[in-house]
Amino acid sequence: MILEKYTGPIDLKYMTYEELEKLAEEVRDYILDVTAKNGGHVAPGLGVVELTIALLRVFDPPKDIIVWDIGHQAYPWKILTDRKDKFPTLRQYGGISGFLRREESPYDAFGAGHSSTSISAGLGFRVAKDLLKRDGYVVMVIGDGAMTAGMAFEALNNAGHLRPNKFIVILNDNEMSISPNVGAISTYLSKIISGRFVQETRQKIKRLVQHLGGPAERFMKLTEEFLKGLISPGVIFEELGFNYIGPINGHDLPALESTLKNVKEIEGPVLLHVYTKKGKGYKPAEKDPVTWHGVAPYKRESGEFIKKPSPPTWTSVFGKAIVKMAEMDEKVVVITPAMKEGSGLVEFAEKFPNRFFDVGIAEQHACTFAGGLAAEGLKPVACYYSTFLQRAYDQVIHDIALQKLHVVFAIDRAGLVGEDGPTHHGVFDLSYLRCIPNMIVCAPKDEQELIDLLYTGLNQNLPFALRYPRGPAYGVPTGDPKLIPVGSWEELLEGEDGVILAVGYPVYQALKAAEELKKEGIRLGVVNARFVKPMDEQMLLDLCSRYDLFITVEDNTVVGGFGSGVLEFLSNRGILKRVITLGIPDRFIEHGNQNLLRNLVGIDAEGIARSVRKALRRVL
Ligand SMILES: Cc1ncc(C[n+]2csc(CCOP(=O)(O)OP(=O)(O)O)c2C)c(N)n1
Ligand SMILES: CC(=O)[C@@H](O)[C@H](O)COP(=O)(O)O
Ligand SMILES: [Mg+2]
Repeated sequence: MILEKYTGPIDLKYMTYEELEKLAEEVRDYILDVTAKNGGHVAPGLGVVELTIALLRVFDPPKDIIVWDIGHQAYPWKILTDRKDKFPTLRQYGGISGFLRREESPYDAFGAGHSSTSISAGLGFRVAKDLLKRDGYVVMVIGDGAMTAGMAFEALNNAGHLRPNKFIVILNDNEMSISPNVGAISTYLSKIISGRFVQETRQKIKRLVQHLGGPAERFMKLTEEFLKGLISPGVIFEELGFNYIGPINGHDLPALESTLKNVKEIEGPVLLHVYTKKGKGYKPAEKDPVTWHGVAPYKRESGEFIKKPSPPTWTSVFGKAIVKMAEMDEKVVVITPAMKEGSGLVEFAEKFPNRFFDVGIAEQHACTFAGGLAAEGLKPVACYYSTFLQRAYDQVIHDIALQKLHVVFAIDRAGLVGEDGPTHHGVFDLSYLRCIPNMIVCAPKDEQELIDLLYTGLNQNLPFALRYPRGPAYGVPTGDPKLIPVGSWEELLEGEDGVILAVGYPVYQALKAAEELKKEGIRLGVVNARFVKPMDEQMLLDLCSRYDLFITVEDNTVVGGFGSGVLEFLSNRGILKRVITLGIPDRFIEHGNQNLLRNLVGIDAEGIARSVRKALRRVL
């Protein structure tokens, strides 16, 4: 065993290729052993084991900067740099992150989790190194999916203009985003890999020469071979000012290594196109890289998933509901920025291929595209993860809300998502959406209300944001959709000592807390404050006549969130009440089990009860 021998960074430089091949196998084994227990991103890392080894042999990090895009493929990097021993703690509370973090290791040059940031960050490193007269290369590894985002092209555009030396972008092309990659650029890259690009271009030249005829044909015939030689498969990158090299096989270690060594000597920015297989070395992942992109714990030998009985997820309830809504209303169309599976849209895409748009990792475009669809009279449902909607903030304001366009934002993964951690927690949306004029912002307490709110959103005419969490819902029975009056709250329980105003996931937790506290003689009211904007002002005024203690609960930051909205309302009317705002504190929350994190920040039943006892000075 080669891995076993090492405690710190592994010195790969003096190993033979035979040893390196053995090491690659061990790294794959180790990734599978750990992810089988912890879950995580499996297929992306398995695809870049040889690339990681080659980078570590040819470059000298941390002096040379290696920036991995997203970081979900960086497990081999973690193992082979300095986290081999900590790797079993992957994605667990207190353990190492599933993405890249500067505070975790000097080898993680730049933190990531969201896509397409590597070239911009790398260019920053390059310019800073040059100005500070520091030596070293800057290498960025970006996937073909991440390369579909505008941000990557903004960076290429800038780099092509600055033309830095010792600046190498490695395009790790496995023809997959999470789903099979989409879009014209992806088609172009596939043509390069398959050799079709050069063939087709040569055919075009041939046809042109034949078409010209006469002396022109004779002249062109003379230059035909010369022209063919000029065609670089990576012409798009060449035109952007990069030296294009490739495509090369990213699993052929000697070839990778010698190419990287040569590339080091090239003047100006380089784009090295490497093709790899997502899931390489593990049959189930090679066969189904979509499922194995990121997984829950599984049985290592068979690749079967370890399923615990639990209610359907919020995502799957949404997925079924959106199909139903589309059957009822032919104007309903759906947009996803590269999150078809995660957003529960597989069935919709199959049933309504002409009304389904996977636009690639392009959150900004997705939003404005939805705006155009709405302006012409369709009913777009723009499906985002809460954390990725952050990318499209200006578009939500400028393109949708300002123009009062009827776009429904279906915002999944709101609240604490769990093991993906701070890059992925969706804990800002209530704050950043609540402050936008014309927006309706709501969250369902359970799956039936999710269906009802979606239906309501589609049957009104303002921008409508509906957010719901990751993971299993509450398991309540579901039926036909009903309209819910916009801005209406629901009083679920009457009390005497105070009232809990809860939004979304915490509503049932508040009910549970109230039940617990009742046993201790504390009688609390509970309100389902499903609309964060507009709030049910009438009900709030009525509650003010009955209660002195208000406890707001949300799975959003307490800064500027629902609780702040309640405080603003009371303060603006000169109403003096005691208000305790529970939610995500003003700091980034680590990765870890979702329910553990909810408990730690105090938004589950136990946490709510704890805060109420404290407020009523009955700390047990
Ligand atoms: C801004 C943003 N949008 C969406 C995602 C979700 N996401 C994570 S990985 C991924 C696919 C990336 O594909 P690629 O870059 O080709 O990497 P691969 O997994 O194929 O190695 C997506 C869409 C994200 N992390 N960031
Ligand atoms: C890397 C990335 O951004 C996605 O793969 C994300 O981790 C998916 O999260 P879910 O597991 O919640 O779909
Ligand atoms: Mg890819």
